[in-house]
Amino acid sequence: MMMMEFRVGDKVEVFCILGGGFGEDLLGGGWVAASISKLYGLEFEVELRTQLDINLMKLGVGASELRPQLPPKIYTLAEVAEHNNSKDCWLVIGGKVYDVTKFLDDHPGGDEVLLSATGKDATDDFEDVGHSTSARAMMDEYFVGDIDVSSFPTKTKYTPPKQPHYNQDKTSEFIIKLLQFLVPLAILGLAVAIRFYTKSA
Ligand code: HEM
Repeated sequence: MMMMEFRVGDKVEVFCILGGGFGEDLLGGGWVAASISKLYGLEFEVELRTQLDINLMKLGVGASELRPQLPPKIYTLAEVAEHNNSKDCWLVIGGKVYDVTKFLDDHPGGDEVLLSATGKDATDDFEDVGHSTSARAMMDEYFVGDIDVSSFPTKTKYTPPKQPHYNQDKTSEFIIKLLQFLVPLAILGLAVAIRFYTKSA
């Protein structure tokens, strides 16, 4: 049996089979990031850091099944973008980098959508589909590192074209409207006056 090399507070990765009372979506096994909060002989009280954010207490795992957790590697978007084909496909989702090469053939949404989501932040594409919690739980299996968000292209702000400067002075407009009203009135008045004058003459 392996010597106990872990202490309370250590960050570890635990291989475990999850299921039953821990959430129906978590059936299956896999490496998950965890921190040890208490030690019970060969059993550990661990707090899982999964996408589902489940606090799993008193999960029995053997010491031989623990391995120290290395800090995640940080990739730039340019580095991730090099993995953009069916033989080597990486995705950026939620600030994390996933190598989904082995998943391409099994992805229920098809490999094309995954390939078209390479080389960019695919978070919106992923969220727009409304992936289930089991889909999210699967992601840990493909996690390879974090993304350096400063490597994302800066969004260019849209500035609308400047409006032409209209003449704000409405005086001349008002005079024209007034004349349009007064001139016909004056002509009418003149006509009535002439008729009146010629009749009385
Ligand atoms: C590691 C990343 C991904 C995993 C593990 C994953 C997993 C899955 C799973 C398990 C499903 C079945 C439905 C569900 O359970 O939600 C699914 C469906 C689907 N996924 Fe993904 N997916 C990933 C990334 C993506 C990305 C980036 C896109 C889009 C660019 C995408 C598009 C789709 C589509 C279109 C469907 C089909 C939805 C339907 O037919 O209703 N997936 N995915």
